[in-house]
Amino acid sequence: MDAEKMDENEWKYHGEGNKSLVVSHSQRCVVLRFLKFSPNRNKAPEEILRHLQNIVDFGKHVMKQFFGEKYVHYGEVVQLPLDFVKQLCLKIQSERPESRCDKDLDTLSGYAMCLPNLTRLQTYHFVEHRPILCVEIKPKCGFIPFSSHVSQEIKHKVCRYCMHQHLKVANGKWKRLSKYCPLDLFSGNKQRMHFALKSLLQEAQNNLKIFKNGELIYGCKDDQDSLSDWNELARHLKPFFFPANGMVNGPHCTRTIIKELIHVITMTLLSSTDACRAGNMKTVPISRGRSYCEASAFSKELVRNGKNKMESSGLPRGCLLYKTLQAQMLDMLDIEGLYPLYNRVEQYLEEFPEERSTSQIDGPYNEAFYEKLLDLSTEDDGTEAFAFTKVQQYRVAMTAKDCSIMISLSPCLQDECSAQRPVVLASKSRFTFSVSVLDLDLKPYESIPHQYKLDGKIVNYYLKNVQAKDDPMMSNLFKENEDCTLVLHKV
Ligand SMILES: O=P(O)(O)O[C@@H]1[C@@H](OP(=O)(O)O)[C@H](OP(=O)(O)O)[C@H](O)[C@H](OP(=O)(O)O)[C@H]1OP(=O)(O)O
Ligand SMILES: Nc1ncnc2c1ncn2[C@@H]1O[C@H](COP(=O)(O)OP(=O)(O)OP(=O)(O)O)[C@@H](O)[C@H]1O
Repeated sequence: MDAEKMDENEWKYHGEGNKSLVVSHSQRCVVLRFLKFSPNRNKAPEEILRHLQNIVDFGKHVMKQFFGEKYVHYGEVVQLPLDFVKQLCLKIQSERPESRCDKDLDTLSGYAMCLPNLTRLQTYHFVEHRPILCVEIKPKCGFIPFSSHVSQEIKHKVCRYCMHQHLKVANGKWKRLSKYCPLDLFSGNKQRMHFALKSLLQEAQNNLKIFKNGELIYGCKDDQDSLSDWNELARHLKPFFFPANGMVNGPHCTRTIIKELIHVITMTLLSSTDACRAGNMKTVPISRGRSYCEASAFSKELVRNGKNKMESSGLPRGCLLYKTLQAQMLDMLDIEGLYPLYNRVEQYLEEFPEERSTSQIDGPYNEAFYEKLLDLSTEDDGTEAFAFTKVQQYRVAMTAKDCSIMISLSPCLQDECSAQRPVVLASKSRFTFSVSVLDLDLKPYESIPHQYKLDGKIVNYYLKNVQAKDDPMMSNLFKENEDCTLVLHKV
């Protein structure tokens, strides 16, 4: 990128989360990702540079090992003219959702990350001008804690996402409860995955977005403003799935197209397109936790239909969902088991502040940092070393619980498909595809006390306001399923 020739008119607003804002280039397949801060909380440029470099290093040396080379795009840090950043900030301000404007884009440091635009990225970087469809999913935590430190039985039955939904609706973050349950998506069972994806399409919240040729066509623009008209979505998707245009319009057509989309997403999510280092190591123990969540609408429906056997096919070892789940499961102790260890680290650092840098809490996130993550012992020997390792593993797990998966699909003809390019088939069309993972910023050490408090809030709210009102017959029916285990392949 030529910093001298930066022109804000070539960039447009693309999207943002809680911590960063992304703009995309109108011609080239790249994005710039800027940090955001609360007003008057701007940091020194050197600090921002270090923070961004840490993000890149963490992707390059740590997450790439967990997910595999092809799935992770860590990008690079770029320095931009301050004038360009200021003009860009003014240009995009009106497009930002109101709910995200509590934080401002960093216009003072001039640093940002430059990444491939994953909504337009073509498989194997071919410069092509064919249409491209992209589905972004933020799957959240896909397992139920199995740790013996968990103090409330409900946490062994209902997943955090499903419990958190109730608190979010009560707080006004979302208007309606979602029927999506991450355990269904991570089950590897096609029927359950279909249900999970359909639920995401019904209530996207911040867990699903769909882009066509790089433009958002479905999902949340803002908490108040979500694009969720299935007929409109089907209209966008029709040329991708029924290129010959042989179908009539109407609700039947919409349903058929949505089904095709769900099928294709499921197949790409189950595909294994990359190997990774961590895949050959014993990173995750076979879980003793459940493979389903009692609150999932799918589970409830099964029980209602008199079926009490929950299918859990397990995920193929090489697929991105499997790898995401493995990284998430580095949280072996649950926040309840981790919090006392965090306090041990805190006490130690108070006594020996100089140890903060040797412990790599604030980086560098290099090969040595990765190696230390591989110690999976859960036996606490009372040492600081044990506490440090578990704290760092927890931070990595939290990162994997909050990352997003991006699936890009490009239509191809039968004779175009080669052995190197993965292909997914729909009824009347075929696509080359790529799967990537994004938002792999290591969660801050300082957020651990917040996690601990939030966990308590989520569980207490659920126990008081939801479970107490639940049909007791339902929980009796579930008891028959209780010894169901999460089946993971041994690595
Ligand atoms: O705690 P959660 O599960 O609500 O996750 C937060 C996300 O909320 P969600 O539930 O996905 O709507 C939250 O997403 P939103 O801002 O709500 O879109 C952030 O991703 C937040 O991460 P960070 O503090 O910006 O690094 C996330 O915080 P972390 O817990 O990952 O730190
Ligand atoms: N490389 C990329 N290519 C295309 N789009 C991207 C890319 N990186 C981010 N985005 C888009 O920008 C949005 C915000 O980015 P990101 O999730 O990294 O923000 P964040 O503030 O770190 O998120 P969070 O709220 O989880 O902390 C994403 O949801 C995605 O739609």
